[in-house]
Amino acid sequence: MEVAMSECLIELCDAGVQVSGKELLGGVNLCVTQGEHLAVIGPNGAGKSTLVKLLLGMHKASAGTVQIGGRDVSSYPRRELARMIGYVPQLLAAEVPYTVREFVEMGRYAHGDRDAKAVDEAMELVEVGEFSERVVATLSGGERQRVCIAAALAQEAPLLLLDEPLAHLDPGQRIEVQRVLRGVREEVTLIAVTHDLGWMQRDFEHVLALQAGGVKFDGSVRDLMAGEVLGELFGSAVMDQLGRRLV
Ligand SMILES: Nc1ncnc2c1ncn2[C@@H]1O[C@H](COP(=O)(O)OP(=O)(O)OP(=O)(O)O)[C@@H](O)[C@H]1O
Repeated sequence: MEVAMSECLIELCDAGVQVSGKELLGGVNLCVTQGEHLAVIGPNGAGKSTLVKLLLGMHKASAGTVQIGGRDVSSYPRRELARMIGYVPQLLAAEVPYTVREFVEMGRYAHGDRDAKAVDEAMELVEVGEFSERVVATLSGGERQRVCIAAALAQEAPLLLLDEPLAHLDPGQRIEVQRVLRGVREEVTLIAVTHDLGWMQRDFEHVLALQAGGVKFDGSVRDLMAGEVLGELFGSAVMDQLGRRLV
């Protein structure tokens, strides 16, 4: 799917989500261009995962529009959407009964092939080759997370959507996953929900901050750091800590 640089690959106009009469997200406007790296931040319960589900078509917009590649998300057949979006959940369920290689091969499902080259490259990049024949259920949380990222990379989707991909990783693995994500192809658009503000600062150019189901900030990391939004979202101590680390 080719999208000109100036256009939005993802565009939300006044989008909202209601579940059982409760508004989880409302009035969200957003434009993410191809190749952009967007961090979605906000306090617990702000609506970040709800936004991810909206982009994945798991939630229907109850208001406004959600477009990917100029088309409404709800108009995509499931397989076509799967070809476009590589999704990495917070933590892959422990009971997956497949081997690592089989699971990464499933990343090719939407393409209808098992392209060994794409699978091997993804496994190599995330360094899961050493346990390729192990059953996923026997892996640690961090190892499973890397396998999930490998499957999303094998998918060769133009959009990677990650919901707190570092949440269950030890400090060394976090650095490793950050390195891998930094190395994804230039044209890949990356959207990551994260509570790791250091990572946001280092590796993202665009930030969407949500609060209580609405947009609190949409702009560059530089502008976010220059303003008061982080303090308002998380408390001034967070700002102080980040400030100290930045200097
Ligand atoms: N299916 C649902 N029915 C009712 N309320 C829901 C549903 N899903 C989420 N919520 C509520 O919507 C709000 C936003 O949830 P969401 O999971 O999007 O938050 P989040 O920003 O991802 O939070 P966290 O940082 O804790 O993961 C929360 O108050 C949550 O309890």
